Amino acid sequence: MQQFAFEMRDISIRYPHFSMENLNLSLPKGQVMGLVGVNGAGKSTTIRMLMGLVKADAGEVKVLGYDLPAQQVQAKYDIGFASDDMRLYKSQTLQWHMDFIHSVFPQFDQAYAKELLKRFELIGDQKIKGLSHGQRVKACLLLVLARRPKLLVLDEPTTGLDPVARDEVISELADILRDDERSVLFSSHNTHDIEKLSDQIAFLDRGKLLALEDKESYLERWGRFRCQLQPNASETVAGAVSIKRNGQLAEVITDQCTAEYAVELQQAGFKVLEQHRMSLEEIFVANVKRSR
Ligand SMILES: Nc1ncnc2c1ncn2[C@@H]1O[C@H](COP(=O)(O)OP(=O)(O)OP(=O)(O)O)[C@@H](O)[C@H]1O
Repeated sequence: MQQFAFEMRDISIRYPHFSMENLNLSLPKGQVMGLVGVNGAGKSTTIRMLMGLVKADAGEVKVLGYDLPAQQVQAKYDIGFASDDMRLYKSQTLQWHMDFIHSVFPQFDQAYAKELLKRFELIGDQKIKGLSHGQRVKACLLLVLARRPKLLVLDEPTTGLDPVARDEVISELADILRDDERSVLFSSHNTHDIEKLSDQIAFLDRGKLLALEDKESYLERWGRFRCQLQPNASETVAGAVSIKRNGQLAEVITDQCTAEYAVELQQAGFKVLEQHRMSLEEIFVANVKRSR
């Protein structure tokens, strides 16, 4: 049985001012992957290749067992794609869109769509032009989710939402995704959203994959230590991603945090005063700084 929702093998793509070389990225079925990266890191390019919208210069893309872009028509029946530039017919109602999508995708689940209407506090009879930006994002998500796609691809779905609307969308998604068996790829530069929703983290920077890992173990292996420098303190410590010195104090960030790491610091002349776990946002910044 095929175990991946998608597989990208040795992907290369070149634009005049951007290149991605030998990218390998795959998502086991049933998992939620958060794709993180700064502006221009290559997130949308990666997603466009997965959707068959852009062809890689080299490498292989398989989505739900189909070769992309050659078999994109078959693949798209089982892929739900939502991005912030998705267009709806402004003069039609949300219910019209639900009926239209049902006519194209017979598996569109009307009962589930009605449930989502309630959860997202939307009104089916309302015309799209009367919806706020946040309501439009929710409407797009509803239309995609009710198709019950095997793979859901969300490209920055919360862009442009105010913090309250974003929290509502993310909380709903967290519930919905937990309920279901579907595989999800979710891109964002908002690390809080990624931290909340993902099982796996994929970090892209300048077309390179800096990390691809289970979220929990990824968060666990990063740590920040506030230390007092001893007279014998060495210049460097094994496993340190960065060391910031300020007089007799130092802040050490590591991506190899284990129970023994504090002892290693101690032996290197760094007396540990405090140890902190890092948020994905802090890790994101430290990781990008290190790679540059
Ligand atoms: N069709 C294209 N022609 C030329 N360059 C392109 C094209 N598409 C993307 N690029 C370049 O590839 C790089 C990656 O763009 P991409 O949209 O994938 O980044 P992103 O991580 O999604 O960024 P953002 O967070 O800003 O949306 C950028 O430098 C962009 O200018």
